[in-house]
Order: sequence, then structure tokens, then C-alpha cells
Amino acid sequence: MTSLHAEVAVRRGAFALDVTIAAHPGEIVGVLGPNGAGKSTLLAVLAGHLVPSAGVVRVGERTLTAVWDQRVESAVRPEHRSVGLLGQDPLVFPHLSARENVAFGPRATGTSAARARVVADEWLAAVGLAGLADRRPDALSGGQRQRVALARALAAEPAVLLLDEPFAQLDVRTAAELRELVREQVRRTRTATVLVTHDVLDAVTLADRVVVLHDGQVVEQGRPLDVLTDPVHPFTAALAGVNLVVGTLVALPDGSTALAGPDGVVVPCASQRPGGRAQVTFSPSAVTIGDGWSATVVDLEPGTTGVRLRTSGDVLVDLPPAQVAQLGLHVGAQVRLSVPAEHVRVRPLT
Ligand SMILES: Nc1ncnc2c1ncn2[C@@H]1O[C@H](COP(=O)(O)OP(=O)(O)OP(=O)(O)O)[C@@H](O)[C@H]1O
Repeated sequence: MTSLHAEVAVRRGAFALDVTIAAHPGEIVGVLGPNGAGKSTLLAVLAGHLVPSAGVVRVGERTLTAVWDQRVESAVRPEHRSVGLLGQDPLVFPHLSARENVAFGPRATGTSAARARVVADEWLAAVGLAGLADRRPDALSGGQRQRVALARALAAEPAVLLLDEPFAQLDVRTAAELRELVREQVRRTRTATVLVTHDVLDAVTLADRVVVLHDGQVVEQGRPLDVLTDPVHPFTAALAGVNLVVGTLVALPDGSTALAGPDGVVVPCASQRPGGRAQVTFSPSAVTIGDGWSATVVDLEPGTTGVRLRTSGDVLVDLPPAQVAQLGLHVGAQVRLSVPAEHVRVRPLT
């Protein structure tokens, strides 16, 4: 039962990563971010595949990586770090049975063949593959192979588990089952876990905490619920399916304050004074159609509750299909939009 603590700086040409991350025993920390944010670079440092420009990686009392003033003081090799990895493609040996694959870790640390077999069978039962121990990977489904890979990673009793989009190749149902299994096993074994993902479902169903990376920097972090209901960064807002508009606080003729955003977007900011800049967030389902600012429909797509419109100013609007039909909405249509003040979260920008 050990914690992970890492402070990592990497310089790769123009790209700079500066991240501090920690995971407690049994905790799953989700790392989210757009392409190129630095997620894989961070994982590579934690796994020991990349020596950072500066920083430290500690697991419990052990220092796995330490680089200061361009001196590498410690760089434990990947196979000696006690760090397990589960990626998109199951890491399994094709020529070994499921049992032999899972027994590999215990065998490598000196466990007898007989004992490693028992441990492997226990793990295969824990991941729901009790009857399939003798099968080779090519006689298993993708989801089953990923279960073998999970059992294999955990049978080695790693201090830290790194998950790199482990459900990305699986169908929706299998992914949901695997998420549940990962959560259960991480909790049971109290393994500190870092989960890199693009998928908001992973964040909300698995992560205890999320860290959002952008351009190599942590732009926000916290409990998934908090981060996704009140996102600070446009990437997180898009992930959460929430509108985020940045603009200037202005006085309206009726004396109230509103945020004036790009493309004529006007959003009420009741509690604010005019002057200065702010950002507002609001749900696409909170936007009403009929009066307010003038916008153009840019595209329409099926939404989770009806039809989702993207409008000029990058504002998303969710409407029931009947309303879309009634109003005859189409790409290029002009609409008037408004958001009731009570649905708007305002964050002044300094
Ligand atoms: N071997 C390398 N040499 C130089 N630069 C690299 C190397 N690998 C990645 N980079 C750069 O480092 C930055 C971060 O890349 P990284 O792969 O860590 O991002 P990511 O968040 O994992 O992206 P994705 O979601 O697309 O996998 C990018 O600008 C990338 O071009």
C-alpha cells in the first residue's frame, strides 16, 4: 500500500511539460487532456521509459526517478519500478496461455512455478476468466484479452498501476464491465492508479480525482463532479458538454450586467458589476430560443436528449426534435437565443 508522488518537467523542443501529480493507495487519478497535451509523456516518465529534464518520481519511500540540475541521481529501470501498465492493446504474450501470461509476473519475482500457477488461477477467477486459463490470447475475445492483461498487471503486485486508454478498443458493454472490474480490483488491492483518457465516461465512472492537462500544464483538477459541473478550461467544458464563453462585463439599458461575448453572444451576469473580463458556463439545455441575441445555426446533430445545434459564437443548444421541426431549423437559419440568469455560472477573470 504505497502512494505515488511525482513532480516532472520535460523539455522536448518547443514542448514543455510541468506537472505535479499524486495518487494515494486505492485512488484512481484521471489525467485528461487534448491531443498533444503531454499525457503520454507523463506516463512515459512514470513508467521509467523517459528520463525527465528535471523532477522526481517517488513510490512510497522509494525514489524511482530523480533529476536535478541536469544530473540524473536516480533512474530505476522500467522492469524494476513495480509499476504496472495496462494500455489500449492488451500486453499479453501470444504464445502463452492465459494462465502462463498471468503467472509471468510472480515467476519473474522468484515465486515457484506451482505457487505462480495458483496465484494466476486466483487472478483469472477474479477477472471472470476461471474456465479459460488454458486458452491462448488468439482464442479469446478482445475484452477477455484485456482481462488477462489486467490480471497479469495486477498479479505482479505493482505499487502503481498506469492505465493508458485501456477501454478505447472495446465495445460499450465490454468497456463498462472492464471499468467496473478495474475499479473493484484497484480498491481491493489498494493500488495507486493513474488513468490517462480522452473519455469523459472513464473520468466520471472511475476517477476519484481528475487532472486536466493542456499544453503540458495542469489547467484544472479536482473531483470529477466539481470539475465537470464548473469547468474552467475550454477543453474541460467541451468534454463536459457545457458552453463556456469568455467576454467583457457590460451594463445593459435596463441597468443589469451581462457578458458580451464573441459573435454578439449576450449572457446575463446578475451578480456582477460592469467592467473587466469574465467567463460564463451554462448547459446547452438551458438555452432558450425565441428572443435574445441573434445567432446563425452552424450545424445540427443528434444529441443525447434531442437535437444539438451548434450556433455562431460556438454556443451549443439542445432542443426537443419537435421544436426543431416546428421552427424549421436548418444550417444557416437565423435564431434568437437567451439563457436565464439562474442557469449561468460566472467566473471573473483577472
Ligand atoms: N519522441 C518525441 N520527441 C519530441 N517530441 C515529442 C516526442 N513525443 C511526443 N512529443 C511531443 O510532445 C508533446 C506531447 O505529446 P504527448 O504524446 O505526450 O501528448 P498526449 O497528451 O499523450 O497526446 P495524445 O492524446 O495525442 O496521445 C507533443 O507536442 C508531441 O509532439
